[in-house]
Amino acid sequence: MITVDGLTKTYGSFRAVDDISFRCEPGSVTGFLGPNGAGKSTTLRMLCGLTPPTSGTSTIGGVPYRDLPNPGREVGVLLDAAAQHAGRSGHEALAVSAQVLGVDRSRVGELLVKVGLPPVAAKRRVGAYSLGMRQRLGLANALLGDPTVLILDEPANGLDPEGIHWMRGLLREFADRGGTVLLSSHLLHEVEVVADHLVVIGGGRIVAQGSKADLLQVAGVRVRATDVDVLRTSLAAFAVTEHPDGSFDVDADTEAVGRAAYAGGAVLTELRPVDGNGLEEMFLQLTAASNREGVAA
Ligand SMILES: Nc1ncnc2c1ncn2[C@@H]1O[C@H](COP(=O)(O)OP(=O)(O)OP(=O)(O)O)[C@@H](O)[C@H]1O
Repeated sequence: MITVDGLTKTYGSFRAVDDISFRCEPGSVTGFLGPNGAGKSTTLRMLCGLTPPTSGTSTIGGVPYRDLPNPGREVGVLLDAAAQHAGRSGHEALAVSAQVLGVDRSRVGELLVKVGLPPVAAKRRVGAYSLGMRQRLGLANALLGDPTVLILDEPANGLDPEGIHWMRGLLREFADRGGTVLLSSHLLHEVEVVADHLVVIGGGRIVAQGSKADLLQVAGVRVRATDVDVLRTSLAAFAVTEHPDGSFDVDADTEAVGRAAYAGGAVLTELRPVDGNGLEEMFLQLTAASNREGVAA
């Protein structure tokens, strides 16, 4: 479990993170979404004790990160895949981490294979790795201490589509075994597939949060018929919004609308759930205002 309560970070008069609160539950993946500069990395850095908050608190399993006796055993962190020792091989880098964490070295080879860095790749110097390979090594590093919590900042950066698919599977499996995952992204589609919960941040403030199902809730039914008047009469019992193109949005499910149209003798040419706003539209709408404020500031 991750808890964030009233976390705030100011740089001079600039509020990079402004009074944000959310929770990440065991057994779930939380997507932390926001446009560039929204405050995601700053929040994750505060969570991991790397940036002191101006105010507010955050805990992992009820304990502030800095007070965890052996943090790597409880929480796997990947904040910047590029920041790895370029001179060591992937295997050496992970072996050093294993030693620091007090983890059996046998896990090193095992994990390298698990993240898609088999021996040939693991023997190469990290300096020669692509960003995608560094992300894979960073994930292995995060998983090394067999933690119950993962905090990952833009882990899909640099991964190819196969790599992104693989990573989603890995995070899903981790959460399905009871783990807690918090991952940030500025790309909606990256987290939309894997996340159970979403926290959307814009201009340092949370602009939306909740279960993905709630945030994607369908907004009714779009219906159209050959005769607008017959359709209007058929739908008299429902709350209806009429559009100039002759279509209607109805606050009901498709079956109820289909039955009412049938009973009223309307010949339907269209009957479908309204797209909700689509997470993408929601994301754009919710962050646009904060972006504009940011530009104006
Ligand atoms: N040390 C710092 N000093 C001053 N401003 C900072 C500092 N660190 C971050 N900021 C500012 O805080 C804001 C939030 O930055 P942050 O890196 O948290 O955003 P982000 O959501 O992670 O963005 P991105 O997706 O681009 O990484 C930005 O405007 C950034 O310029």
